[in-house]
Amino acid sequence: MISFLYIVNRALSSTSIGSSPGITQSVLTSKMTAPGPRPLVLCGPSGSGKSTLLKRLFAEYPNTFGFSISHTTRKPREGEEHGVHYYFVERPDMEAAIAGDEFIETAEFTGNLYGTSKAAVREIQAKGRVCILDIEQKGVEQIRRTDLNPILIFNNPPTIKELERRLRLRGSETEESLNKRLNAAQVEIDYGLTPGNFHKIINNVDIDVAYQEFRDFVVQELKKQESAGVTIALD
Ligand SMILES: Nc1ncnc2c1ncn2[C@@H]1O[C@H](COP(=O)(O)OP(=O)(O)OP(=O)(O)O)[C@@H](O)[C@H]1O
Repeated sequence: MISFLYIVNRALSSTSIGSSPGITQSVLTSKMTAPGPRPLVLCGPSGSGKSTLLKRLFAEYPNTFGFSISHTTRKPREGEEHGVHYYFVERPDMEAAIAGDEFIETAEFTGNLYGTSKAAVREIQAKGRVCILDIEQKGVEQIRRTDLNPILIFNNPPTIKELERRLRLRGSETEESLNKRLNAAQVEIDYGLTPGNFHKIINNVDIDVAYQEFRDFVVQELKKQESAGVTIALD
């Protein structure tokens, strides 16, 4: 059954106009059971260490995971390819798809829309890979309402002070963007620690301990799915 749905889903995706999954075939694809491994959501305040955990996970399991390709209405930059770096789409098409509930999360930056579509996640699942989603609270709330059945993990920093220290050390922020991130952090933590919102909370104090807990939980979840008949490349 899984392989039948896989083939049908792939066939539908490949008929999408402009090879942009979800934009034209959403009504059909969104009603299907998602094939392949469950997506993995890692959520947590900026600076809590999500990218650090993911980088280690990819290094240890280079063939197991994948990132979905985002959609954007901005024009491609030199060297950027449609379907590789982004799905480059026209604004009216993307707005219609958003209205049609095809996106898990969207954001607008400097006059352009960006977003993660449900179909883009299914593309990764169809390859037998675990789709990683590094998304914010709004995206988590939205994905919970889909049939994508994600594994939800919250990366919890020890304190806001420690977040500030990590972000300052990273050196990536202006004073303004730093304050914005820190101001948002407490609400995100409250949401993350609310029982029932996540399957697993990683208390990210020491990075080595946190990574081990994260990796062990993920591997255990993937093995459960394998036992249930889902094919996952765990290497
Ligand atoms: N447990 C930890 N202890 C100390 N420093 C850490 C820890 N985890 C991550 N860091 C450092 O903190 C900084 C922020 O980590 P990282 O970039 O992984 O956070 P993030 O959650 O992905 O942030 P953003 O959402 O802004 O991308 C990095 O410089 C990283 O090396």
